[in-house]
Amino acid sequence: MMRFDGQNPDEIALKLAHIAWEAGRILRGMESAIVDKRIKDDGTPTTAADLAAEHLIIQRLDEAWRGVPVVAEETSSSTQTDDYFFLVDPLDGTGDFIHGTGEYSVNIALIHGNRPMAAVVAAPAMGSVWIAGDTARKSPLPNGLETGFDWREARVRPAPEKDLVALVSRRHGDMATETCLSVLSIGTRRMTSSALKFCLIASGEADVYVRCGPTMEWDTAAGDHILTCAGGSVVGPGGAPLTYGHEGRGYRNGPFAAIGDAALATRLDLPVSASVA
Ligand SMILES: Nc1ncnc2c1ncn2[C@@H]1O[C@H](COP(=O)(O)O)[C@@H](OP(=O)(O)O)[C@H]1O
Ligand SMILES: [Mg+2]
Repeated sequence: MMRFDGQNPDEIALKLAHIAWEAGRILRGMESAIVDKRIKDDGTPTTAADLAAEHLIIQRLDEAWRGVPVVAEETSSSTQTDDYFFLVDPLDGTGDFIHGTGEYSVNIALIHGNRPMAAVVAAPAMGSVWIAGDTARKSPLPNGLETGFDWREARVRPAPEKDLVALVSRRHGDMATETCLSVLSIGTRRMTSSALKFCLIASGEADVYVRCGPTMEWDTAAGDHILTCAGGSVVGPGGAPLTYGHEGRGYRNGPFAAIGDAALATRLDLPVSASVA
């Protein structure tokens, strides 16, 4: 099995950015041609664009790191994890892709053990990309790879005393999330789809994202790593970081909070989920 010992996580993340850029080009090209939407067993939609982007990403990952398992949204049931494996969401925010808001992302994370070590989140229609290996960086998405990226460090901001900026899912809200948020002095609620929520906190544009409803590991792993490297954290009930590779529970996450400022963690009280406790 291909190993990553000795490889620089920031260089792995850069390679992931190139792959996400290519997947993004496919998705942009298919934005106006969604003909075959299908609703999956969990009630979320999928399209030919999800499949086309996933196919490309799996191919590119295999060319770069042959033999490393890839757990991807559309084909996760056919893969077994290993010490190293990739978590891939080729199109996170499919609902927004279909509705044309542009708030969708390509998420790829390399997991070692049970935590991410390199990751990319690209938002093709918004023209931005975030990566993290040891450090978190953001760049505009270039028109062509030869133009190059323009990486700047991404850093969280200290939480203001009041008027926090909270990011909430545009399509998947629930009462438990609202209860959790109600103890914080939220000034602005901003509806945002996909893993962009982690990235906006990583860039100091928001403070908190609480999610008690269902999500999958490929929805969170890349954003988790980017936010963590930018100085923030993603924690479950009890304050421990999320862990990845839980094949036995179908790669489902429990409730979590993504925060820029660690001081917010003590004010949050997430419910414990029976299915992932
Ligand atoms: N009932 C459910 N079961 C599992 N995951 C769900 C779900 N409802 C929503 N999600 C997850 O929430 C993601 C969208 O998050 P958001 O609402 O923050 O944009 C979806 O990503 P996909 O669009 O990649 O399927 C999906 O993985
Ligand atoms: Mg997703």
